[in-house]
Amino acid sequence: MQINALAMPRVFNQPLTFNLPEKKLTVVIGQNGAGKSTLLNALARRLPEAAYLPQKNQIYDDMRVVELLALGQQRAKNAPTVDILAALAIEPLLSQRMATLSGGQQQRVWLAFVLCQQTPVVLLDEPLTGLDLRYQSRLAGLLRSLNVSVVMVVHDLNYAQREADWVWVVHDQQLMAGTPGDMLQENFLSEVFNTPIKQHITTEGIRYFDV
Ligand SMILES: Nc1ncnc2c1ncn2[C@@H]1O[C@H](COP(=O)(O)OP(=O)(O)OP(=O)(O)O)[C@@H](O)[C@H]1O
Repeated sequence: MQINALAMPRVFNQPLTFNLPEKKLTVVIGQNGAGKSTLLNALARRLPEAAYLPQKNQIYDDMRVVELLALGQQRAKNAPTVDILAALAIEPLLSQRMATLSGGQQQRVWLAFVLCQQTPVVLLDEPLTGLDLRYQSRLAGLLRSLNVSVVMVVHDLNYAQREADWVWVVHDQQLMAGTPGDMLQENFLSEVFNTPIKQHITTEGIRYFDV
């Protein structure tokens, strides 16, 4: 999907024109303050067909989980083909109020709220926040099974390497795009994050980054 002339003067010195890959998992990386949230927010405003999970969500402390999810489901046109609530283990939380949940439980509910809207585009700003490793991994599987276009901001380069189909790097007032193999290179990443980043390969051939 082509995005034309997206203006974000606070961060990018000129409007951006770029492709948002369809039915792929695009991971956005970049330094703190580079402009990743600004980009996702601008995309959310440009694309009415997108569901958007901001980095900081509004607080609905008094609302029960079941009520919040009903709000999200109002937007869905069809019955879900994937059991989102089961994947995120929401059932035991349904009758609880948001204020009584842990940070990771709240994040799982917010993810369910966004995904149950069944939109063709999903924009997730730091969705891994608070999720333990099991749910981080489950989330990637769930997003794939939904077969939608996903743009997600993450800080974990190893997650990006494992899960991304396509990578956007926000750096120096520019948006750069490429395959994980092209973008997740130690020299380039060291420049982007302004710190030495090393890539290692285990004897099993698994590649991982550390600083
Ligand atoms: N509401 C705001 N008003 C003014 N400036 C803002 C506002 N929100 C963000 N900024 C500035 O815009 C720039 C980009 O911020 P943004 O939140 O998009 O960065 P980010 O890449 O998502 O960072 P992080 O990794 O820390 O979440 C930063 O310099 C930030 O200070």
